[in-house]
Amino acid sequence: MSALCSIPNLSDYYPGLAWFDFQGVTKKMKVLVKRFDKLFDSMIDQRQKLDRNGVGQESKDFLQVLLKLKDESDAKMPLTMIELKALLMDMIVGGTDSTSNAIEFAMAEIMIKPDVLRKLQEELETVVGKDNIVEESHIKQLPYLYAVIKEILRLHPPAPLLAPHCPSETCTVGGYTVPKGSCVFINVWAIHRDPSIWENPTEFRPERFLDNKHDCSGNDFNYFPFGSGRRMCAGIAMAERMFMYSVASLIHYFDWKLPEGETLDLTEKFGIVLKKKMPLVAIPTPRLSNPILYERDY
Ligand code: HEM
Repeated sequence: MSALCSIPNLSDYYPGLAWFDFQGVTKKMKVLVKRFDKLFDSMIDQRQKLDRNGVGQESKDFLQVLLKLKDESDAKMPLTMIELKALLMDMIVGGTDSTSNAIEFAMAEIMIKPDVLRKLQEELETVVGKDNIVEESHIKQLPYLYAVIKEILRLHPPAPLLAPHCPSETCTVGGYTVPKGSCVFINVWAIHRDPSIWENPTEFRPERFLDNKHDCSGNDFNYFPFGSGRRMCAGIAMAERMFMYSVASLIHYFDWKLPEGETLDLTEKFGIVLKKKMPLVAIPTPRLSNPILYERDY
């Protein structure tokens, strides 16, 4: 879905040709949307069945909350099934590729910096312990991991041009007139590597974030991997947690090495979502003291 979204589509540049759908983008998108719709229908059906049987009432998941909102909605605050499904689609499109690519870049950068890996494992051993699994509650106590995550989002922002924006009024930015209705891309990738802002900008150095001078709140126009303003990432709280939790778990549970004779290539492939050009292949070796810990369902 995100690959299709990022294809430069002739129909966008020449709307008169949209009817022909020369590249077949609209056709492919319609097929995908139908597949997702079916998937959502079955998820919603399953959830409603469980709710009717009173299963899982003690803790509410996101879908349960949305279904409740829909049932309670009225003319003033309507939430239709189509809007509910659109929210689920937003979460999938916005939240899957972005996070998984960030994790892949994080693992690749960490694997080529043994001192970073060692510091992360030391922090995790102190906070979590080698005979213990990573819990969400540990996340706030891992400042070095947080700095690593921020440095990954600086060097390899998963949405390097943010999302396309469109001014509702003509405005002037930095002396340039931006006409109403134009399509504006913000090159956050370049801002994050601007040598007038960052010392040795291409160097992976998590320490630069240890003083907490830069955060991801969107108020700092030198560093905003989640965008800024009212259309900034809607999933930032979840994204930060998921990203940190996943990297913490991978690093704490395993040592990592490359397959024999392989070298690590960090080349990026540009698109709406930034990806690694060559997928990372890495071999894990368990490192926790108790093998039983690997048999748990996570
Ligand atoms: C590392 C992970 C993530 C990064 C770096 C990221 C980054 C971004 C960026 C840059 C934007 C566009 C903001 C703008 O143009 O100003 C965005 C939008 C969005 N993101 Fe994320 N995102 C991540 C994960 C997630 C997750 C996990 C979710 C949901 C579960 C999510 C949901 C959304 C949604 C719904 C929007 C559209 C917001 C709107 O248009 O109002 N994102 N994200």
